[in-house]
Amino acid sequence: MTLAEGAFGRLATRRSVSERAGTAPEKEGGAPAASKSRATPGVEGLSLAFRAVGKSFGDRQVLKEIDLEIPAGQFVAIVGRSGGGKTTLMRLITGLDAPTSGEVVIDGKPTSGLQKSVRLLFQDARLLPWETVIGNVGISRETGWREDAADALADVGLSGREKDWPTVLSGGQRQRVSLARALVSRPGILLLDEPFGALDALTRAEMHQLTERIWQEHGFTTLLITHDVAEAATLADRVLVLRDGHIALDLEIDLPRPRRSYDPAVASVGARILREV
Ligand SMILES: Nc1ncnc2c1ncn2[C@@H]1O[C@H](COP(=O)(O)OP(=O)(O)OP(=O)(O)O)[C@@H](O)[C@H]1O
Repeated sequence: MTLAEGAFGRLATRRSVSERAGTAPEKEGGAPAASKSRATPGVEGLSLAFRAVGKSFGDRQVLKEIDLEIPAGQFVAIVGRSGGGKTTLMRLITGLDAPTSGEVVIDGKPTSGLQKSVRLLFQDARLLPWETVIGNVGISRETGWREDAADALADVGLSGREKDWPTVLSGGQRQRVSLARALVSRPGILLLDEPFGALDALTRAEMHQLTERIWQEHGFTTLLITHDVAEAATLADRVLVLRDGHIALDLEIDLPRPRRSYDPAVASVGARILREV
């Protein structure tokens, strides 16, 4: 089903990868992204910047003076060792935590407090067991929620499952519901904190394809935390390696899509990332 045919089409804008928004800074491994060419206010990806952002917990400095510019619509993977500060970085973007120093800037504006334009998905789909699938997706209960939720479920391939309870869904289906719940709020920035970590290899590959399609169609800026360098190389425009509180590698991946993790060029990028983790 194409987006134009799809029920979710009225919420989304369609675009090809080559039309992707923003002008990326010249970095190792690739040319700047194509210039911006988008329409439909309210569903645009938003640019994101870190300006000398530091974060400490007590005397432990987890993030140190991070400077980062992410153009609207870019798909960025964040890789790093456990405890390296990846989730902390995402929590600063959502506004769940505040930086100790510096500022997080979304769409050109310094942020403070919870950011409505940002949605965060976790490894655990975090569905409410007392709500049906459609109730979980339309949890905001804003006007027109039922139609929006049904549209979003169609977009993630779960039409017909509206009245099911979360307990009867597989892990991959629960993640699809979680993604649909994020879509109804029309995020400008989507944060994915190891969402595929608990899935089997086949379901994981399906979720990669779904995530890539949804990102291409909706155009939100996407940040994916992963421990899997092949996943990063397959999905991202750009990979950041977070090490000792700094960005140790900022690598653009200028390979055609769709990619396969076993393609030699993709595998070679994965190996390059692994050397820096
Ligand atoms: N609220 C908190 N209070 C105190 N320390 C914290 C808090 N949140 C995170 N930390 C510490 O900050 C460090 C970075 O944690 P974070 O969860 O960001 O790492 P991570 O890279 O996401 O790790 P993982 O890959 O294992 O999920 C860890 O040492 C963690 O214990």
